Amino acid sequence: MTILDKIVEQKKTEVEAGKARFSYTFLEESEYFTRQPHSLKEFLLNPERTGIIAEFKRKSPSKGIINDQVSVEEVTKAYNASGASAISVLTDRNFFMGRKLDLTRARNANTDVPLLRKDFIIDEYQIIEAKAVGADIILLIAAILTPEQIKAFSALAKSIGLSVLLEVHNLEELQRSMDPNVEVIGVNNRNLADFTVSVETSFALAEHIPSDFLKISESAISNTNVIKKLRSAGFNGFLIGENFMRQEDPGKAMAEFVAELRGN
Ligand SMILES: O=P(O)(O)OC[C@@H](O)[C@@H](O)c1c[nH]c2ccccc12
Repeated sequence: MTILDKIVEQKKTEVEAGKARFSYTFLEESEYFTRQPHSLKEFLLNPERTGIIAEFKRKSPSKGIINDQVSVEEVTKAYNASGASAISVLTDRNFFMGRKLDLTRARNANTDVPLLRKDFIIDEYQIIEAKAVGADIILLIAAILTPEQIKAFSALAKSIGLSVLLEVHNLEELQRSMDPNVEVIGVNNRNLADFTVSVETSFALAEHIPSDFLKISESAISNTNVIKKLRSAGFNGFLIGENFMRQEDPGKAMAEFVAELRGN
């Protein structure tokens, strides 16, 4: 059993427990349910932003504790001030030490930037929940979903105004998962089954992603030169977690990174 299999098993239990506690009706009564979400595409294309999707991640199965000392409000506000095109907040508790409340806290601290609910979505309930806690974007991971699920989940997300980031790791996943309700495709440089990382994954898949999708490169990005190369290969966005979070002040780390990126 890979770590990804374990996460999905645990998610099934979590989703059933969630459904038993909070009905769809209850979720739809959330104050966030009526807000108009921000569009990921729009923010990625805004030249005043950096293309960076900065992530708030305390812990991961591959790295253990990365940083559990910082405040989600302070870090996400600093990410936003440095020109993040979106902010990713891990909401998985068991493997990433996140909470849905972290997303809501980030929402209340930042009204003007899209927020990605970073979790393992396997059920429509989690999409409704994402909107109810204040998210603008959901992640759909091709490795754990069938093409039928991707179709249904992206249509549901679109119908409630949420953007979708569709994550793929290889050509087979890409080719079976592309869907017209998806605007943005992320290539994960980390193999979620065995944790190996290589930015080459992004360069290799870039040419296979049709030009009507925006492209994001995700994971293991730790210097500004890589971003320049990814931009040349046609990438519009860059999902960065650990490189900022492992610093004592992740917001400052992003500010310095962006200064270097703009200076170069
Ligand atoms: O911390 P990194 O190497 O910069 O990676 C960030 C992000 O891409 C990574 O956290 C991630 C990508 N896809 C995921 C799916 C689930 C959980 C986490 C992830």
